[in-house]
Amino acid sequence: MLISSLVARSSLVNAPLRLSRFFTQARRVYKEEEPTAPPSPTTEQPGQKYTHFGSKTVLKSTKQKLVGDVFSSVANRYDLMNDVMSLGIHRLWKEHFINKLDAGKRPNSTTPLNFIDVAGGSGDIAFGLLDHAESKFGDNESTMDIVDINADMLKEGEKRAMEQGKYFKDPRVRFLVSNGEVLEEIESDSKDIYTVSFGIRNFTDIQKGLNTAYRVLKPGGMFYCLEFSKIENPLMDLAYQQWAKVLPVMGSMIANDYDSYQYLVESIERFPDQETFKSMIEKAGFKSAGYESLTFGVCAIHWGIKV
Ligand SMILES: COc1cc(O)cc(C/C=C(\C)CC/C=C(\C)CC/C=C(\C)CC/C=C(\C)CC/C=C(\C)CCC=C(C)C)c1O
Ligand SMILES: C[S@@+](CC[C@H](N)C(=O)[O-])C[C@H]1O[C@@H](n2cnc3c(N)ncnc32)[C@H](O)[C@@H]1O
Repeated sequence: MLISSLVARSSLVNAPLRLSRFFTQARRVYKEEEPTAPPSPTTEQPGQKYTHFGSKTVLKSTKQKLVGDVFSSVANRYDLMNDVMSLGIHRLWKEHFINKLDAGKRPNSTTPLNFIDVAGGSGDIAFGLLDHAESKFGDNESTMDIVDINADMLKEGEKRAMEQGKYFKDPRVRFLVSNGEVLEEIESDSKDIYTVSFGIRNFTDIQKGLNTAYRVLKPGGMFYCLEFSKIENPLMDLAYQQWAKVLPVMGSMIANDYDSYQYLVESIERFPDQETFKSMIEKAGFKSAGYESLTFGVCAIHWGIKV
């Protein structure tokens, strides 16, 4: 009922143009199915020339630019679109992620923590982690590196810090434009907590990103990832698939950007399932890897420890 009424409502606005564009786009995407299936994150070999960009096969060397264009395009409507697409549920996922990690310098400790939030863009997770550390443990000393490959997304994060009057030009908080697959500015064995939220799915080489996460963490450091995953229940998956069809139409109507949200849906489809991603985390060297599925598996929290 909810989804059909949503679709009905969406067709009330500029119906002829919008919907014909929707079906044209749908045909275009499927018509342009690539001749050969792009490698999956677990089958990709070093030196492989091609990779996937959503459901398309592209030269590996072009994916970073294509992803960069997507996030430069969505940056200024990022928060609004997240609330619309998930009906606000993304906030619950992030709150649960932060509470489950429960990180912060404990009152009886003299050593602040070093956090890094990779693909941190809007600052959602980074600011939430610092707020949690302060409100629960009175920790106002731990440091945070917010790293993102896209300067436009980081600008949204800095804008939020300035507007909220917290963490802007704060010596504890750095905003760094850097590639999460390399993190060349980040010393090895230097971070206590590495988080990545709805970001690693967009990396050109996910395994390389996991290996880099392992490198920058101290022994005993925690890897925590919030990412879309696989819905286990077939009925729920069916309902999700209907909902997912509406997302690019929302992107077109609200952000005038159909393609970026078509990429979002396709990139979710392409991302490994819970067990496969857990095995990739273990392949990077992490121990005690595990996961928790959220909202029937729409997304999942994965973790691992560097011992
Ligand atoms: C280009 O890449 C992106 C662009 C962007 O602007 C944002 C992101 C990151 C995206 C998010 C943080 C949230 C995106 C939201 C979705 C993909 C939709 C998630 C879907 C749901 C929460 C509902 C799923 C529906 C079902 C499982 C069917 C069962 C019904 C329910 C669970 C009841 C609730 C129903 C609804 C909420 C419809 C980005 O990467
Ligand atoms: C959907 S946003 C997630 C933002 C934030 N973490 C959140 O949870 O809302 C995905 C982010 O990943 C960033 N990203 C994509 N590829 C990246 C890479 N290779 N290195 C660092 N950031 C990357 C994008 O620029 C974008 O800001």
